[in-house]
Amino acid sequence: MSPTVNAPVRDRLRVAIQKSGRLAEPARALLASCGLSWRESRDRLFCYGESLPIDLLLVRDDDIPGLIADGVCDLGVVGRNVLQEQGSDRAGNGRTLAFREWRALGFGRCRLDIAVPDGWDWEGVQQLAGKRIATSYPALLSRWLVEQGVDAQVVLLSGSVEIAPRLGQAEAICDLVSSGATLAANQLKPVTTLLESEAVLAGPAEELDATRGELAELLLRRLDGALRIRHSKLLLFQASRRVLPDLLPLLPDAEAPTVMRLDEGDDLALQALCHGAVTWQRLEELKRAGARGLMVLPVEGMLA
Ligand SMILES: Nc1ncnc2c1ncn2[C@@H]1O[C@H](COP(=O)(O)OP(=O)(O)OP(=O)(O)O)[C@@H](O)[C@H]1O
Ligand SMILES: O=P(O)(O)OC[C@H]1O[C@H](OP(=O)(O)OP(=O)(O)O)[C@H](O)[C@@H]1O
Ligand SMILES: [Mg+2]
Repeated sequence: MSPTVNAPVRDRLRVAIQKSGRLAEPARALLASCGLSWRESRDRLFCYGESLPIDLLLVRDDDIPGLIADGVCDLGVVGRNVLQEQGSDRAGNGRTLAFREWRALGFGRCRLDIAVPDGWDWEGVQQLAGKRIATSYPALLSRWLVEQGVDAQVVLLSGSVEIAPRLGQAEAICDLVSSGATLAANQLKPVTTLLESEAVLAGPAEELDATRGELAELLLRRLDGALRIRHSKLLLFQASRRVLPDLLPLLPDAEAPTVMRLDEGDDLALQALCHGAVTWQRLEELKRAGARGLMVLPVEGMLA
């Protein structure tokens, strides 16, 4: 990492998140679930950490990798698409990779796809040779074209990329796709994927200094716990020992259950941490297989 020249040494950790947009609320909610709370500045650009010395900087998502590279902030929540685009761009310009993905966060999922007009009979990437491809991700697209051995022209647009073929600016596009509704509305179809994206926690490629490193470690431990239990439920039930072979296959997403003997007989009390959805249907199947007194509890926290 190349710290800003003459930047004062900070003993608080600074995390950049999107000020407004798709990742803003989920990023804040995830950090809050790690026990962080803040006092917001009047201009709503900075949040001072109250429960821990971990502050938030509220910015445009495109600025986050650069802020980490410059040492203005330590960590950031940003789409993998943005992080990798800026990483590829820096690599292409011979600059060091000052930031990297620390954790995948499981929200803001989308793909960076090539899409072509509905009318095309798609036969493979060679069909893009000699064509113009509109995108806001020139570095990722250029790198991919080289990897594929396809010679095509990259047309840089900062937004509304899907409309480019209709305006005659390009024959194909390379843009983010989630539901596919925007492509469909523009008579385009996705044909291949360059990148599977989601929100990630980005950090410097090199280690932080001791104080901020310890804070980052603490945050990561809490984050890992929060991510692990996000969709988890604790399942409590009773069953006779002899039906366990029928019950356990119904809990493939559960960690090894804790088993307690209820009396001298065969009756057991079990608790299992399930990482998948515990639906009514699943509870009914467990009941049919011999489980009794089924109870599903939310998991508020977990520290491995
Ligand atoms: N349709 C989508 N579905 C899911 N995630 C998406 C979708 N479109 C974008 N994303 C993800 O959300 C991130 C932020 O998207 P958003 O549209 O809020 O960005 P933006 O307009 O560039 O915001 P900013 O004003 O901060 O620059 C994207 O970089 C991407 O990782
Ligand atoms: O596959 P879909 O579910 O239709 O989502 C894809 C669209 O979502 C994003 O745009 P967004 O809605 O954020 O608008 P913007 O590009 O103008 O910010 C992206 O740039 C695509 O245009
Ligand atoms: Mg942006």
